Amino acid sequence: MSDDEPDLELLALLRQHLQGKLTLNEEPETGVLEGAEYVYDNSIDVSIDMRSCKNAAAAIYAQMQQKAYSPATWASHELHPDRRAIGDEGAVAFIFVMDLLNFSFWSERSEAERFAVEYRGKRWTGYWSLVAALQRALDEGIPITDSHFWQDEEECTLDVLRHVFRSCTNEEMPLLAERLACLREAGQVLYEKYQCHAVNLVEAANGSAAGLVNLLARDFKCFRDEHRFQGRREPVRILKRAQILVADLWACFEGEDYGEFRDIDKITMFADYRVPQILRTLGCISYSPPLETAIQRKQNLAQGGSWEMQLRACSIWCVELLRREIVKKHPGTHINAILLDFFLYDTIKEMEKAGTESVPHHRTRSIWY
Ligand SMILES: Nc1nc2c(c(CN[C@H]3C=C[C@H](O)[C@@H]3O)cn2[C@@H]2O[C@H](COP(=O)(O)O)[C@@H](O)[C@H]2O)c(=O)[nH]1
Repeated sequence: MSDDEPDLELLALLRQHLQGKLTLNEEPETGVLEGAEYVYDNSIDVSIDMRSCKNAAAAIYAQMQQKAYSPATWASHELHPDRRAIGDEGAVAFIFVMDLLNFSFWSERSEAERFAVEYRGKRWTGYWSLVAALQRALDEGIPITDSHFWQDEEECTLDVLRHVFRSCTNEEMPLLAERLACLREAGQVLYEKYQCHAVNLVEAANGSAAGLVNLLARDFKCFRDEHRFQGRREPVRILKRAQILVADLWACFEGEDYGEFRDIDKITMFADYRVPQILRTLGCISYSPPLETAIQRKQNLAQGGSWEMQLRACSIWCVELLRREIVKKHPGTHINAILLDFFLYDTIKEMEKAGTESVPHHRTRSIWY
């Protein structure tokens, strides 16, 4: 084509753009909500009760207002890193390794015998055992947030990791070998693509939360929490740890600096084993009799199986419906799926502490949550 001939293809693209049919710099989407709705529409073992959701939304909103729930609530937890103390890069590195390993703390043992970490004079279990062990390692001069360390097969051995996550009971931290594999893989990817530092990964997302979730899922197998569901051609994306990593950055930095994301509201609830439990407790979701029985009997649900996928995806969709109900009643609220999720998680943990849990959480041993 000579210089003075018009580029018809480009003209067609520009015309589409001017007609609003084409946005040239497509904003990224994670596809999580779309997949969650698809699973919900095809679920027979998990259902959502709209009346309970409306009632729960009102009660949750009132309590979140009363507790002044905000991103700042995150830093108020005594074990979470304070970016003013360890610096912005240090906080990003801490959150990256924390959410790289943020999975599967539940135990079959009694409260007294379950895996627990002693730190700052307290006994920490569940998610908090992870955070406590990471803080303790840093206090002991173990560079647990440094990707060079994760790759060093002499220094970072399974025995060293066993020491980092040592328990004050006889039960070892679950999936220790899998956690080491996650560290090795993440160290390798950060070395190959992000000059060994997680801050470069965050900056590569150019301020997009969905973009950062997609980078994590694309570059790190151990963040690629997506699974087949029935006959659907493309896998259903849950991306729980990728999304909670973005949410923890946003909360820790209170929406600024490394926590500034223009599309943070695209992040959904994090499909773990705790929020489905509180949603079931509130009557927002309910199970088919066989699934209800399996959960009540604390039977293991197969990872990636239909029951587990329905549970995780319908919980995501249920929290989205709660969020829409709250936004409808209170336009302009700052409440998004992240703050709703944090509140729901903290609520079920308060119930656990008070011994008032009325239904068990489901049991799936998995590196995804
Ligand atoms: N959906 C959702 N899942 C969450 C969290 C958190 C902690 N987030 C902190 C940050 C802000 C909040 O205010 C929390 O203080 C951990 N988990 C997941 O739960 C499981 C651990 O359970 P348990 O063994 O009982 O501690 C495990 O899969 C873990 O990945 C959350 O917030 N949302």
